[in-house]
Amino acid sequence: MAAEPSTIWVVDDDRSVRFVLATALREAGFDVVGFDSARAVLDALATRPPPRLLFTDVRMPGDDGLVLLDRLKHSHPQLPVVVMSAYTDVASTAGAFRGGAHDFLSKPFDLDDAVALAERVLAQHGGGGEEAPAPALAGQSASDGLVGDTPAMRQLFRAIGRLAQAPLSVLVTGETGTGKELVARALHRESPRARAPFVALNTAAIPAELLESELFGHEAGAFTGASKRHVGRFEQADGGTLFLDEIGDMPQPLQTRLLRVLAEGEFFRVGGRALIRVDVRVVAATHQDLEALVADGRFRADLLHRLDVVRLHLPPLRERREDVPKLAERFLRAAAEKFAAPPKRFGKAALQRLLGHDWPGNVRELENLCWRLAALAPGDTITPADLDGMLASSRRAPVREWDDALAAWAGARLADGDTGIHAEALARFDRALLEAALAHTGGRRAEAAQRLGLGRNTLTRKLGAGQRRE
Ligand SMILES: Nc1ncnc2c1ncn2[C@@H]1O[C@H](COP(=O)(O)OP(=O)(O)OP(=O)(O)O)[C@@H](O)[C@H]1O
Repeated sequence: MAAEPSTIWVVDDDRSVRFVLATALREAGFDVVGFDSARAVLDALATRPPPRLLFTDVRMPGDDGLVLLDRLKHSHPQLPVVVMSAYTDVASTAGAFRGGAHDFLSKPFDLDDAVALAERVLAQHGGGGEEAPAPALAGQSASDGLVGDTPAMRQLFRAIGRLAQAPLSVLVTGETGTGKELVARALHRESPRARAPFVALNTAAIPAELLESELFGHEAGAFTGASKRHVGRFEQADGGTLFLDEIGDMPQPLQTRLLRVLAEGEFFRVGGRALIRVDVRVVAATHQDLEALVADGRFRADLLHRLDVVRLHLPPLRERREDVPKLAERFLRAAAEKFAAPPKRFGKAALQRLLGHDWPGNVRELENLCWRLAALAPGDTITPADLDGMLASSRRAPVREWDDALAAWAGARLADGDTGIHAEALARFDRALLEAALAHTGGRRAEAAQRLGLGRNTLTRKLGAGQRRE
């Protein structure tokens, strides 16, 4: 094959990013040229052949990277462009993909990932055609969008940005309250269907006997009580997106019907004779393990395959605790706007409590808490005392107040006539702390000591004492 190296252009006003990316790409055998602005790229294109791949930053003085992307899509539609940005919200990623970006790289990125991406793109683009950009959408706002800065959320936003353009079915998974509906709304809002309706139906919230007519509608007189024609959610969502929440709760006969409708794109209303044809993108969501339901014979495998063309998973909030402060701030601000009051803020100690909480109800639990605090906390700064009794207990066994348990134990032993229980209580106290710390650190003693605020020798001595006693 051609020995000639591939030319890649890297556009970024930040010299250090330009330098490290260009160096990594050169080390991988690519011929790389750096530019510090969109203008410099357009000037260069007037006098020399285009590269085979271009990486561009978004925020740059002069024309930004998305304007450059737009120009390039007109002048060089075949040229793959990778957009790099530290702003990885859905609006930015979707904006890039809508503009025709080949891919989106979240800053800071791993250099190996960037090189692997370049290799992949150049392997795919032996000169193949680029997809036409989807029509731009006007008036989109990211203000109601998803908050998240953790790698998992950034990856998710990138996937939403990309998927919004494709008419594929998407299955959104994640525990309750993780934001599955918000993801479905973002997929709709950023898609070419944005001007058509987004219709949501919670399968678990509708009695099974009404679900069919809720989905597909019914004609007047179709069943007792059906006095008027009812247009179902599928028809309401024509041209747009139908969000089917809690899909795992759908009764079996309806699963069969849904599968047929998804395959054929047409159906009859209940009691109707006219075939109704709709163009609907289905986004389904579940907090259940659908594979397990399939294995149990409670969910159709073929329906799962049809819904699960692409899967987006929302991690529980306890696995992305770093997002808690930003989410909390957003919710407190929203509450303050609603109450037309100045926003409250979390004090450091209260925030620490939030960061340590397990959030069994995920983002919804945090949102509800913030609304309650906005209404009830007396001061402008929220303190740990304001949180007392407000945090739902986690899914693990609830922790009883240990000093109550200790007092009960001491009372019982004293009642039994035991003496000298102080030393025994201290030893058990130590053992409980040490075991918890060692379990937490996976057996690493130095870290366990540091976490407990003990010297390493003290920990070793206490462990030795505990073992001697056994
Ligand atoms: N990343 C996020 N950024 C901002 N708000 C969020 C985020 N995730 C969830 N929320 C908010 O939390 C609440 C719960 O989200 P949503 O209803 O989308 O969760 P869900 O996973 O669909 O829940 P369920 O499984 O119970 O239906 C909503 O009010 C939503 O606006």
